[in-house]
Amino acid sequence: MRHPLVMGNWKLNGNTHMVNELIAALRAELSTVEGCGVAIAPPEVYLSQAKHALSGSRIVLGAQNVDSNLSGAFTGEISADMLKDVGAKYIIIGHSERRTYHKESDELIAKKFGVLKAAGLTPVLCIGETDAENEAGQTQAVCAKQLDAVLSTLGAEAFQGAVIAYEPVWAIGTGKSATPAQAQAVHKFIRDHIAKQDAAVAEQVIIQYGGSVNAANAAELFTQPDIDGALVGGASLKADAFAVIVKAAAAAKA
Ligand SMILES: O=C(CO)COP(=O)(O)O
Repeated sequence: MRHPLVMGNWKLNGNTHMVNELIAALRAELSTVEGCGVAIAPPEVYLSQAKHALSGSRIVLGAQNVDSNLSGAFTGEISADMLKDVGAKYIIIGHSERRTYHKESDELIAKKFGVLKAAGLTPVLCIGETDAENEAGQTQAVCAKQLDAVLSTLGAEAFQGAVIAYEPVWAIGTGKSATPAQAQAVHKFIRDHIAKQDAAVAEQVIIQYGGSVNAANAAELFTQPDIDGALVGGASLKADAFAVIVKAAAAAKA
C-alpha cells in the first residue's frame, strides 16, 4: 500500500524570517494530519535553519538539487553527503527548470540519482514533456526516455523507495494544471513502464503530480489511482494552501 507524499518545492524564494514564519505556520496547520507524508525543500542555504525549525514535527526536510560529484574542486556545488549531514531526505533532481536553465542531461540526472541512492537519500525524479512535445503527441516517448536514463544505468530496483514527479512543463507555474484524467493516463504509463522490468517496484513507487497544483484542484487530482500526492511550487509558499493540499491527499488516500 502506497502512502501519498506532498512536497513543497520553494524554488528560489525565501529569507531567514520567511523560513521561520512559514514553517511555524505549517506546523500549526498540519499537526493533526495523518496518512500523508509531508516534505519541504527550501533553498540550500536555509536547510540547517529549516531543520532546526522542523525539529519534533512530522514534516521532512528535502532539497532542490544535488551535485553528481561527492567532493573536491567543484565550486558552488553541494554533495549528497552534505545534504544528508544537514538532515535532508527527499532530494529533487531533474526539475525542468534545471534541465532548461542549467542544461542538465538525462545522463547527468541518472548519475545524481545513483549518488543519492548510494548516500541513502531519496531521489524525487522530475520528468515531463514540454508544450510542443505534448502537442506533437510525444508525452509518453519523452517520459519513457527520461525514465530509461535511470533504468538502463541503475536498473528498476533503483526505484525501490524512490519518488517520481510527473511535471508537464506546460503546467509549471502557468495556472494550467493537467486534468486529473490527463495526469492519471501518464502516471499509469510511467508505472507500467517500470512494471515491464519489475512489477513489485512499480507498484510501490510514489508518483507525484506537479504543475499548478493548488488548494482548489488538488482533491480531484488525488482521486486518481496512480496519483500519489503532489510536488507543489507556488502554493507551497502559503501555509494555508499547502495544508489544504496535504489534507486533500490524506483524505483521498485514506
Ligand atoms: O515546478 C513545480 C514543482 O516542482 C510546480 O510549480 P507550480 O506549482 O508553481 O506550478
